[in-house]
Amino acid sequence: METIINHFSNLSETQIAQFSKLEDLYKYWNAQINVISRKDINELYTKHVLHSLAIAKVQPFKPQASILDVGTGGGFPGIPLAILFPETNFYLVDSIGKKIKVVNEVVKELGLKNVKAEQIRAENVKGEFDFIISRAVTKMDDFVKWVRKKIAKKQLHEIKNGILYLKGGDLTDELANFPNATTYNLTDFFENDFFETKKVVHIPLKKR
Ligand SMILES: C[S@@+](CC[C@H](N)C(=O)[O-])C[C@H]1O[C@@H](n2cnc3c(N)ncnc32)[C@H](O)[C@@H]1O
Repeated sequence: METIINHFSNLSETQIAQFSKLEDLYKYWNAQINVISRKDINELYTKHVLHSLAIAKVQPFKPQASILDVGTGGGFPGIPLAILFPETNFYLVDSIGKKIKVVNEVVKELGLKNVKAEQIRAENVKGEFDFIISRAVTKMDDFVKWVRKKIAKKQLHEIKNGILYLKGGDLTDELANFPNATTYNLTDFFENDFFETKKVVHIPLKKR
């Protein structure tokens, strides 16, 4: 929890309380429905919460923006970002209903009013979003096919509307078809060894 406060100044008391509650909530729910690898649960704040918040270091979201988290699982990266940006609208989707149940329970316990979570496949999501965020769901070629028609035309942010994807390792092959992709190394933001190979990939997409 300390690590979150150190990297994100100006958190309100409500936000600090919400971030602090995550550990107990995920320990409780993960014992019933597996949404986080059991070996990672003790490092929730680094490996899941701070990792999710790396997206905010690349692009802080505007209050009126709408963000789609595809394959959110237990709520990553969507829930930590929804706490950080309480006036931005987040739509968290996953194809597995019991994962969405965990997300809805956590959202209810935290009192988050800016999150809607639903069991639906990414390909079937309707609507338009400023950014599509994700972590550990599928290869970029497939991901882009799922989401490319869901990008809002109006530009609210400094970087162009599109995908912000948390990826690890060597991305040369995976991003070969996306010459306009920008990768941001997470070691530029966070000093922990865990982030050594981790990146945020931004792919701008235009509505067609
Ligand atoms: C490895 S988990 C990652 C979960 C979460 N993003 C995280 O990083 O903790 C991948 C998730 O993507 C979901 N998923 C896979 N294909 C999907 C699709 N077509 N539409 C929606 N969700 C999908 C799976 O159900 C699973 O929960």
